[in-house]
Amino acid sequence: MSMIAAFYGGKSILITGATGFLGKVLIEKLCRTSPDLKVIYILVRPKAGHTLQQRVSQIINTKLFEKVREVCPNLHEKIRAISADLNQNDFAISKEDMQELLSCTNIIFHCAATVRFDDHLRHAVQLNVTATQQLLFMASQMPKLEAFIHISTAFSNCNLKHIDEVIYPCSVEPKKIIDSMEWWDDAIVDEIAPKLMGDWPNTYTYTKALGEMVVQQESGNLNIAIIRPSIVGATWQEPFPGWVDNLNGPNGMIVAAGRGFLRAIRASPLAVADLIPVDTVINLTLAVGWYTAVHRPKSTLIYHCTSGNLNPCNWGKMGCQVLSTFEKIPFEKAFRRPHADFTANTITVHYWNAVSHRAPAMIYDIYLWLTGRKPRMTKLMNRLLRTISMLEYFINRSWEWSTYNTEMLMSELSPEDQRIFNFDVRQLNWLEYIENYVLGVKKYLLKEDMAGIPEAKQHLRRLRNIYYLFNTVFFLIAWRLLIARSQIARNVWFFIVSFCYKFLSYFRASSTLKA
Ligand SMILES: CCCCCCCCCCCCCCCCCCCC(=O)SCCNC(=O)CCNC(=O)[C@H](O)C(C)(C)COP(=O)(O)OP(=O)(O)OC[C@H]1O[C@@H](n2cnc3c(N)ncnc32)[C@H](O)[C@@H]1OP(=O)(O)O
Ligand SMILES: NC(=O)C1=CN([C@@H]2O[C@H](COP(=O)(O)OP(=O)(O)OC[C@H]3O[C@@H](n4cnc5c(N)ncnc54)[C@H](OP(=O)(O)O)[C@@H]3O)[C@@H](O)[C@H]2O)C=CC1
Repeated sequence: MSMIAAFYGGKSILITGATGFLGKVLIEKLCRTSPDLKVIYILVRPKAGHTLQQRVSQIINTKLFEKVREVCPNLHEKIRAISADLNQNDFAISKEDMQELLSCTNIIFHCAATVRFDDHLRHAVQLNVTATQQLLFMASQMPKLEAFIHISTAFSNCNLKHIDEVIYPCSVEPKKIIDSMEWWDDAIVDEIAPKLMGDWPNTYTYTKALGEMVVQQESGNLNIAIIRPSIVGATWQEPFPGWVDNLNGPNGMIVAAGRGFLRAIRASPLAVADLIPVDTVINLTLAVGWYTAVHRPKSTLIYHCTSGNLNPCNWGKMGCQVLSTFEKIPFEKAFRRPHADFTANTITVHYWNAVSHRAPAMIYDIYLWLTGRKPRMTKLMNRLLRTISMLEYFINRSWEWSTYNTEMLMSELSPEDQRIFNFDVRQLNWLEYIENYVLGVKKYLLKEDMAGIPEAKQHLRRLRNIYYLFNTVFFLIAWRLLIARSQIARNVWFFIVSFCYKFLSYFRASSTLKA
């Protein structure tokens, strides 16, 4: 019998960020392994045109929940959506709902966050810091609460190279920042943001670091743990390999590379690609929830959910495997044939951006314009290059994360729990994982049918022929213009022609002699 699965039986669990990437996998695994849990409260913000129930149905009627619908036919009843906006005071939760949450909740998983790198500091502070503070305040009023699990990121201290499972202080106290946000106007926030952020590369990582400080400072008597995943990727094993549903992190890059938009990137091929499958993160999260509630460690434990020090893979290896998977299972409607150049050289990057990215986009836009359609490729390319410029920080550096607590927890689990809640990333076969990842992007994110593969291959062959034809025509025109304008080019041309002529004459003469 799994101790972890049994622990969640009969429990009332509160999840924030349940409609997000990690949240969905968390609900799925919880309901599949502990179908006898009492209820999962999910804080969902209302979205225009969708009732809360519609938002829940949209999630649990997807393929991700196929298996769990069999194990837990009354899934709808287990999930209770509560209207809440984490940007509002008291999360804009009704009095009755708040009463129920305060009196019933046993475990909290706090996943909600803004993960955008370019969010305005005010908004990032509101969601990643102030909302965490408010949730902790709510937690402190819950008599039945056994554990509060906060999901942070391994990059909350990305300004350091070696990161231990401890909280590193930021120079300005989060409480001061929260207070100041109330009276600073946007112009002041914009001016002060770079000074506050120091060597953090974006508002996301900075506010996640502040969020951790808040957790430490406001923990009171609560049983708290923090989980720090690195770059979260598609599922490795459960409920099936390759599931992914958004364009964040590597996903958007895989789409852009597979469709032939992205053909070169500023990346260090030898830098560690610290990816971690989403099901691994969720298995660790559930194990941490159990351990924190049952063993009640004296201090807040931090768990690194990373792959680099246990089973490293680098960006070069990952890029090659992504590319070789495209050969077997290409994406449909490619703009150009997939290709990948990794370079750390700035001049080469500018060259590739001009030749491989912007120029083809402009040529295609001219073609669209000539055929009476609206040019759109240059705009798309600019957006892609902007996105890449934000990710570059993470693909040109390596970090070392210690994983003592995570390894300690692994050794605390029974063999059955180690199997059911497996977070041992040493067992991951990268080549197989990446192939399934690319396949998952095609099937679950782009919703492409596998039956379309022959047509996609045919399309790539056409693109290759267009490429050869274009290059030949381009070369001939360039050469013709050069000959017309330059004596040196003419001399080179006559030299090549006479050399070829002499070479051919020699062969003809020698073959006549042999005969
Ligand atoms: C050369 C060949 C390469 C071969 C491939 C090999 C793979 C290498 C992969 C390398 C990737 C490295 C990734 C490192 C990531 C480190 C992450 C740190 C981990 C974390 O803790 S946080 C989680 C990660 N968070 C994110 O990734 C968020 C990043 N996103 C943003 O900050 C914003 O979305 C962004 C990028 C600033 C864009 O903002 P904006 O321009 O305002 O656009 P929108 O978000 O409103 O979206 C508009 C439109 O664009 C689509 N979109 C969004 N993101 C992408 C994307 N990455 N790729 C493609 N398209 C994207 C979005 O869906 C919207 O489409 P519409 O049709 O709705 O308009
Ligand atoms: N994905 C990754 O690579 C990594 C993620 N993490 C961490 O994991 C956690 C989950 O990330 P992920 O699932 O990828 O993020 P997503 O962007 O997929 O999900 C974010 C969730 O937060 C919710 N949310 C955002 N704003 C509000 C609000 N005002 N009120 C209520 N809910 C809100 C979203 O709801 P809605 O559906 O309404 O938008 C959504 O459910 C985050 O804490 C993140 O920092 C850490 C490392 C890497």
